[in-house]
Amino acid sequence: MTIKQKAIIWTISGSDCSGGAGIAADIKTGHGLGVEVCSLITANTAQNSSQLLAVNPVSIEILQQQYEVLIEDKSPTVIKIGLVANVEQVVWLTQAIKALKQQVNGLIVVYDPVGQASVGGNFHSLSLNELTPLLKVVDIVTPNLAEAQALAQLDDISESKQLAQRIYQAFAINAVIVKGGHSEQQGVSSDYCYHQLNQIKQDNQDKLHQAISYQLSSARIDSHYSHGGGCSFATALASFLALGYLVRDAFTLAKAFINQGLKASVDLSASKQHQYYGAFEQLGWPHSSEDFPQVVDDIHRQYHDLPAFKSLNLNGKQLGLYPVIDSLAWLKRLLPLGLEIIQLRVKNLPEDELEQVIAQAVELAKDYNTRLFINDYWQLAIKYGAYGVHIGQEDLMAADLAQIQRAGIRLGLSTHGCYEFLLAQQLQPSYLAIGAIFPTSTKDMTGQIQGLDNLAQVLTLRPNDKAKQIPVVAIGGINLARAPLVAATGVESIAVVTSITHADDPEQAVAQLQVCINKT
Ligand SMILES: Cc1ncc(COP(=O)(O)OP(=O)(O)O)c(N)n1
Ligand SMILES: Cc1ncsc1CCOP(=O)(O)O
Ligand SMILES: [Mg+2]
Repeated sequence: MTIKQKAIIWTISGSDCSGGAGIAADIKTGHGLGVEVCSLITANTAQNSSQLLAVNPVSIEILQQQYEVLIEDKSPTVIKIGLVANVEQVVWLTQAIKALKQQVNGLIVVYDPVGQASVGGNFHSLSLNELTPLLKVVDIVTPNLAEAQALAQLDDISESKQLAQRIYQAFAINAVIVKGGHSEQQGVSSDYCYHQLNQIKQDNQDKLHQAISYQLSSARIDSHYSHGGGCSFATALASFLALGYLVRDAFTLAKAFINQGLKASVDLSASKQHQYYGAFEQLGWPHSSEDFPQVVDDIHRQYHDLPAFKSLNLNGKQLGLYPVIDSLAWLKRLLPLGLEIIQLRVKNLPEDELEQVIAQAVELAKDYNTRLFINDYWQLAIKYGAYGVHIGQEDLMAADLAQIQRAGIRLGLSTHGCYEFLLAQQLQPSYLAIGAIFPTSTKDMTGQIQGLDNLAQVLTLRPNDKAKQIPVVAIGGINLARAPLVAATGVESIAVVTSITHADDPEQAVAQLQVCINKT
């Protein structure tokens, strides 16, 4: 087996002699997720299942030594901070992070503000005032409910959303994730993320500032083997960020990682006495769809009782090649080629012309067995009785999915990563698209390139029962050379624009791409 160059994370945290939490958890988590973990130890704690006996902070001199040797040759992509033992450490750490941010482009700092031990006792006696300088230089915090109440100074509030927003306002932290493991909600563990997005769009160079929130919910899993679960969550988040995932996807994967570990220990846990506190079970990358949470989102709340959209009725056939074209001329050229599906994706046409084009396209497709999807224009797709409509994430909130469903036309949804895939899957569309798999010149997909590994991973988020799986289409930068690699992931269809429209011989390109995707 060959080992690839790994992303490096630093964990700055305490050692737990009982092996469940702190540095021990962080190294196991990072290792299992494929990142290299360097550790700067802040304190040597003496603890076991029933007590936290002592927290022995290391000196600033020792912290500085660890920092200096590591910065020389193991510069971090992401830093995870756990136990900070005293004011001197807060001051040192705040300076160190400021310096590192000057040195390391794009450095992300995740802070898990561990305060109290689950077995009782405090890890430090720092006041919020004393912690504030550190809070102001980190990018993501991951408090549990009690820690969030302390950071927000709202002891009587138990609503994660309110707490997260207050923490964001007080410290301008880019993302606040309030973990729900200790929440009072019956049988449910619900985690909430408030995220301030600061994106630069390639096309207009404008900075986009937007506050968004993500909520994930799972059935509560009770286990004696949860020691270090909080540390492991924050380190899993840091690891997924270091691997290049967006906050929403790193959050989703970290939650699945925790569910997977807790679930694995439930049977063993049943045989344990009340006070036993075992190390959280570290099982690496979360693979089973059953460990992934449900996405709780306005769109899901709005449509939770909407029936599934009509199926593509493939009757055992493969969806195969999915050309995405922008004119009637292309449609006329491709319809006779016996394709299962084609999309009309027209941008920037005046309204009256657009309506004409869609009406004619639907009419043309009637003479063939090809499923014609209209991109974006769902009202016109309904009006002219198209086979289906394809809707992107940006247009999802504005589209009336209930009306599309009542009209009996099919729905295809775009997704970019596991969070959006889970959300879209909950809406039970006729197919799910995932992209961009590779860089593409057709559309600005900055920060949304999925790669083959992510495509393969997202395919595992479907139910195990094949009969219940919604077909998936891969899109973005797929050409003849890459198509076999995409097909090897088991995806049902590949959607392409330029590989056909810029081909010297488009009919031949269609035939060759069809062979690639239908071979599997
Ligand atoms: C099959 C397929 N997948 C994804 C897309 C992208 O749709 P969307 O996100 O709506 O972006 P635009 O195509 O409107 O730019 C697609 N069209 N088809
Ligand atoms: C519309 C769209 N959505 C995601 S990638 C993409 C463009 C696909 O075009 P191409 O096949 O030329 O890369
Ligand atoms: Mg669209």
